[in-house]
Amino acid sequence: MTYLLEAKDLRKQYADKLALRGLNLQIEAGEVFCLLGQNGAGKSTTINLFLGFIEPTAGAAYLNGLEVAANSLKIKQYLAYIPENVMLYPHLTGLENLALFSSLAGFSYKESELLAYLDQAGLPAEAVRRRVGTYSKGMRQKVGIAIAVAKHAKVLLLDEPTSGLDPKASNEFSELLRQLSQQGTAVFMATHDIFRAKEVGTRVGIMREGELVDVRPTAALNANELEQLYLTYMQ
Ligand SMILES: Nc1ncnc2c1ncn2[C@@H]1O[C@H](COP(=O)(O)OP(=O)(O)OP(=O)(O)O)[C@@H](O)[C@H]1O
Repeated sequence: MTYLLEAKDLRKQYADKLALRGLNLQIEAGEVFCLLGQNGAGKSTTINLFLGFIEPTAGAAYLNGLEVAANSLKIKQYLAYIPENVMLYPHLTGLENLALFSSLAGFSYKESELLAYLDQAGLPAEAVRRRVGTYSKGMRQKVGIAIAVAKHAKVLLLDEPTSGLDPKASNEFSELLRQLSQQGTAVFMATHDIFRAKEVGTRVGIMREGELVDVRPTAALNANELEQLYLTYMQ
């Protein structure tokens, strides 16, 4: 079986810091895997290895069966990345940003199709033709989701995507992730939000000092139990 995301004994040593200590993980289509862990636990390092932004010290990351380090350009067609602050061109409108990023991914859409993607992602119609420099953080996240959907990304990597969003925007974001996973996208999300992880995740992992110390299906725990489990590991 080809997993959409896989880590095999994945390690990352920075100069004097072992940030990731032999991660083993498989994620299938339709899964939403939420990674919890304190500041410095190694969550962003894991995401950056899956993105090919950094090279592993040992082991390998795979995306749709391709080793990331050896296929750093090819894997880009399969993935979309949503960091805490989605990087868009501030002088272009949301519509223009979507047109640009989807054309870079090899898709050429009619304006009506682009508008439909933005609408599906929940961007208010009044914002579509406004410069992105005037957008709220939540609006930029929505354009990020529209880009992910328009490029038919098989894998969505998210690094604390809901931090700083208001509860309504955060809720809408969770709903979009759920829809994407139902369509077969694999979602990997680093987050500090235990409640959100329980709500949107199918599995949750707890990382401590570069080690994945526990993985559970979220259906097996309620939010309080998950919080207790997390706190137990952080003691
Ligand atoms: N470029 C780097 N050079 C040296 N050390 C680094 C580098 N990047 C990260 N680290 C260290 O590696 C460890 C893991 O960092 P990482 O950013 O992966 O943690 P994180 O779980 O994402 O934290 P946060 O929740 O604060 O985003 C930390 O100790 C961090 O200081």
